[in-house]
Amino acid sequence: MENPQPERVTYASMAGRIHPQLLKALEQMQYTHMTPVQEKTLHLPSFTDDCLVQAKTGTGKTIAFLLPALHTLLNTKNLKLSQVSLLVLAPTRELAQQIADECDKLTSLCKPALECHIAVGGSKRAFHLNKFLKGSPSILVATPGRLIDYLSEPAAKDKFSDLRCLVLDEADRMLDQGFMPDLLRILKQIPSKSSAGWQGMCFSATIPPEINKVLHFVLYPGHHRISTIDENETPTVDAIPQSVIPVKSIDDVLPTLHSLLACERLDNPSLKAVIFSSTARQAGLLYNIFGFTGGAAPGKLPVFQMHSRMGQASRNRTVEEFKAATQGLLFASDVVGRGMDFPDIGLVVQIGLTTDKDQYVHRVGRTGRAGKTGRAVMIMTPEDMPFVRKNPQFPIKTVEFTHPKAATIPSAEIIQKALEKVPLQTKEQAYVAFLGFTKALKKIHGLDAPLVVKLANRFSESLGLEEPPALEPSTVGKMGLKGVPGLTIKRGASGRGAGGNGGGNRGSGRKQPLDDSTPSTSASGSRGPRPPAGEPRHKRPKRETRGQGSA
Ligand SMILES: Nc1ncnc2c1ncn2[C@@H]1O[C@H](COP(=O)(O)OP(=O)(O)OP(=O)(O)O)[C@@H](O)[C@H]1O
Repeated sequence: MENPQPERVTYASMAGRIHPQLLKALEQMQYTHMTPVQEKTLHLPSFTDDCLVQAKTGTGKTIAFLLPALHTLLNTKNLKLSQVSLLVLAPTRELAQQIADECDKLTSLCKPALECHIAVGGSKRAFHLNKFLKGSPSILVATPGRLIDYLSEPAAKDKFSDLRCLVLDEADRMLDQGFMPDLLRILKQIPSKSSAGWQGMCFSATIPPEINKVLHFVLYPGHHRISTIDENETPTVDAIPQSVIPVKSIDDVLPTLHSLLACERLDNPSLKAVIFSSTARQAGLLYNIFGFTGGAAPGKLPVFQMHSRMGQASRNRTVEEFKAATQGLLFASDVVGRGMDFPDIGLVVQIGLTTDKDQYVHRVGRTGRAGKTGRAVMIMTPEDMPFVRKNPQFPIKTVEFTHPKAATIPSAEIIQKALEKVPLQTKEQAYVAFLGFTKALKKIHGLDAPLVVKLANRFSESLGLEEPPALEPSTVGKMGLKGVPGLTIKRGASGRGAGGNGGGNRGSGRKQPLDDSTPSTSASGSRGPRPPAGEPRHKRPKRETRGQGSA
């Protein structure tokens, strides 16, 4: 952590209170001073107390839960090394791996060695399970799905009989409606808290009040509550200036993003930035586009993508490469929105609707970590802007994008040329994802279904598509958009129109009439929304045979 405050407590001063092997490892890691959250957690009456801990992003919460838990393990007489004593749950595979890596560093000098195992989806199940069963997994870091899978094996379940401590990292996420059913299944399989008395620790940068109702599943009543954030303080890191660039419409998003990145790059030749999109498909699309612009030309930057549509091996590789990179652009979905610690991110950009304020806090928190500085920028269409108005707690400045060199960079042209090279299917998939995502958020953002379709169709136009990609009737049904005007529906029992090639053949669809029983229009008569009079029609991009954009 840069510039440790002189008044911060040193780890050296904890000699005799923290196990010497851990203190030695901290020294090797060059962690000389405690961060505030580490100091508060390590000064609880006992290292084995239950606690709910909130501290801003990038302030060292991982060490704050690992240290007391590992100290307890090392001080346990007759610790059964072959049993899981410490179980850490995290919402994503990459975060689980990162926690395990940090744990390995902390225990690197421990004798006897403490093994930290990992159980995450997408990895070789048989290999890891076998290693887990045969090894001494005193520590297990897991994502819920794979852990449930392990627990269905009696031999694996037996390994939890001596559980001492359960940590929920990103606790509010682990206790939300998405993960709660999984967590309850896990809690049914491991020894009960009331009989085994294991310690519970919950950590996050955001602790919404809703989680109070479910904390009793992992924490005793009367648990300690720690927060390093004052009640009236903004939950984001002070050293991260936040701004929003409003754009007139979705057509302006990509050129503005290009301009922003290119100008940033001029000011900072080793720019390292994360660009968050609302969907995995959109993250993939941006990666393609910016691959074809040469990073953010002028000047080349390596581009990376990270989202759930990638295989686990590529995801792992990307994390490793982007952690090591000194510069580059990572186009990402929320798989790296929480917890991920990529060193030296100087800029976080968010485009598209943001689902909630906590997601915003975590995304912004990918920069300005460990005492460093960074900047967070949103590019927002008028439909996205209510987020800023509804969340005055964030110091978000509305700014017009200006830069002395901006006029010299033909961003609109560069983006248009890049778009022509992006595979048609990539754009079509991004359209479908955009439609589904916007539909899912329509209530929160006060949009009605026709407006959702209109926005998605504007998105399609902004990608240079002549008409909105044709959708399977079942997809439209699932999205609850049946009968909404402006959609193009695929015809025929096969779900494909004449000549359907999986790429959404332009002639295969028909615009869905208000009354879906109206006979279909002729293929040649179907067209998406037309640009307003006087505006040029977007050209249909050529189908590109190249694969993914260069990285
Ligand atoms: N005492 C310390 N001294 C110096 N660096 C530290 C210290 N503790 C942690 N760090 C570093 O600070 C960075 C952020 O730590 P960590 O990932 O644990 O943050 P976090 O609070 O969990 O963030 P998030 O809320 O995003 O999950 C890491 O690079 C870590 O190595």
